[in-house]
Amino acid sequence: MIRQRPYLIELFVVIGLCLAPFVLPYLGFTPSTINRILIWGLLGIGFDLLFGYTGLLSFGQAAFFGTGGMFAAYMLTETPMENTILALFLGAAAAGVVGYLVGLIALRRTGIYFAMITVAIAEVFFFVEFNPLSEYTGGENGLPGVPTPNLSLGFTTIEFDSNWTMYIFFAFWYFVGLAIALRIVRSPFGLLLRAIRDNPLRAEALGHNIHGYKLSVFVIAAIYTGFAGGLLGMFQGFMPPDAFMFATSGEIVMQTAIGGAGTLFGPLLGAGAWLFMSDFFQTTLNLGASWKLVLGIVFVLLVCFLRRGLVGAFVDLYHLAAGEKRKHEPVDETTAGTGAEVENMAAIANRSAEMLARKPSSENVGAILKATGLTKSYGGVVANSDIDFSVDYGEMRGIIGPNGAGKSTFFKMLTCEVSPTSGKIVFEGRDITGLSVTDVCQFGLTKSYQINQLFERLTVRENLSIAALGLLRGKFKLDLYRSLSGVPGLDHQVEGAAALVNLTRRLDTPVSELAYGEKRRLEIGLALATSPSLLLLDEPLAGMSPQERVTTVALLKSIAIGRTMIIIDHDMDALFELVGKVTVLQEGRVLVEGTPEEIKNNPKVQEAYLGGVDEEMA
Ligand SMILES: Nc1ncnc2c1ncn2[C@@H]1O[C@H](COP(=O)(O)OP(=O)(O)OP(=O)(O)O)[C@@H](O)[C@H]1O
Repeated sequence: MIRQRPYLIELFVVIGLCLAPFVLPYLGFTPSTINRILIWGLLGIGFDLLFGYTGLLSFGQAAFFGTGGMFAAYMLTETPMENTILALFLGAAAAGVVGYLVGLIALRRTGIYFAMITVAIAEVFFFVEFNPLSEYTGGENGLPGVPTPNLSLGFTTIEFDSNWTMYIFFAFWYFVGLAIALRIVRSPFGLLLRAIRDNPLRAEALGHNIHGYKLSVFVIAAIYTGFAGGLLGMFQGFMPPDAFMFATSGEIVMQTAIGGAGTLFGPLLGAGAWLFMSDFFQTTLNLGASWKLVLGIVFVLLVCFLRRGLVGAFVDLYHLAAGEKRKHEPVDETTAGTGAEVENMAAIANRSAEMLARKPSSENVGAILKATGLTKSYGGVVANSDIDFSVDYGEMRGIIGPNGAGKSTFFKMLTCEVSPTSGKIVFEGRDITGLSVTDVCQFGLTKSYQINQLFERLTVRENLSIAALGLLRGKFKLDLYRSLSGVPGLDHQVEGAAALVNLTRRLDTPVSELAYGEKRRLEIGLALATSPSLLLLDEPLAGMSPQERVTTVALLKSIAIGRTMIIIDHDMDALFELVGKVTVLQEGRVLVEGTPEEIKNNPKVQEAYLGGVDEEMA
């Protein structure tokens, strides 16, 4: 179970916010700068959820900052509404609606294309604010006369009309925003955001609707940004049109980079550094127009030398001061594969296999998977041609063939990673041809990859949790407020999968610190944690040392009990030891099928494929 000290961070933040007005002025921060830092810090929390946690770099946050700010300002200046808090929420909601619509378009693409679309859309908003909607937004003059924040208690109204009273108002909302964001990042939803950041394709293949999660976090970020826009209008007494400008979007990216992405606090620290330096260069050093040049140079230096931002630097300093070294749990690879270890492992795995199995169905007889006429062409290259293939419940099937025979493409079609050019795939009586890899995983068909597809920045436990959450929560769930430890059955599933692949001792180790053999086992563990009815293993022994192969073959044998599996591997000895039946592919077609003995002795097979390994097979 992932254990956290509840509310410790929140407590430190409250203390920090209470002390800030007494400490920061002595460091040269004006009250106005401190309030601006809080507004940017709040905006930055949403942006960090989007960029730092989900890996979606948006250069279009200005659209939501302006929308939220203008909407709240309009309500307060052009309508009878006097309730500033209600106006803030309405502005945030308007930004959320706009965020949803923009997200629908922008999230159709990834990477640099996503970033470019957000820039373009923000520019459209800028134009719309200045021209067609200038009657409502004030055009280049903005909206003047925005009241300072107030809180109506019925019998009296509290006015936050001075710098320090406004600080109380802003600090309260910053804290609320941070507390909500902390809950989000600790939730299953939050873990899936990090899964998408690290390896979106694997997250999708583990049964998660990653588009739904990306769209949700895009809207959440827009809501935070819109709320912060509303605060800006109240703080300045007018809503400036430059909230919509590209510079706003650029600054939040830079502030987050300076402070440290994926930390939630980074944008606040980044905003502090950025605004303090702006003030310092302009007013104290009187640099005139060249202040931006100096600020730019400082930004480049900070980003180059503090690659994890200010928060990362503070964490490193803390570890240095505490004299701590990272704990590397020694891995005794030499003992892996010894008889006793393998026996012990098999016993644990047998028990865990029972724990992880999907409910046995009364119809678990006959074919679990049937492919007919399966063909895949890439332009002129025919990777698979007219394959008829059937696997029964409880069967352990091997697939062999020389390099380029079409084995991996065949697996990709079965798991619906690629659509067949023609043919049909029926899994457990359901036609799955052309469905998504996510749906197929949800139905109980998944695979482990030839090249590891792990979530490298996360721990083994988090990796297995991502896989198990697809089974336990379905494709999509907006459980922003639930803690990971509150997901029924998660620990059971994760610990069961870890035991199956002998990684129990490594549950809290980051994947980046695992040995290669352990990563291969985790790759299989991810597939197992989804409790598949049919498990495909694409070269599970690839790249392993002889000793690791012995351990992994023993693992695969124990995993196979009560499961249906199809394995591709080039290690004939290991494969023939594991499976009951072998299908041989050649040039994208099925050449022959039979027991390992029949395949070994088949002259066509020997002639066509195994000439080079005859001796090995003899
Ligand atoms: N995305 C693609 N675009 C074009 N050709 C492809 C693509 N994927 C596979 N191929 C071609 O299809 C054929 C079968 O490739 P595939 O990777 O399925 O073979 P394989 O049996 O798994 O090989 P290996 O044992 O080396 O992994 C090869 O000629 C390959 O070049």
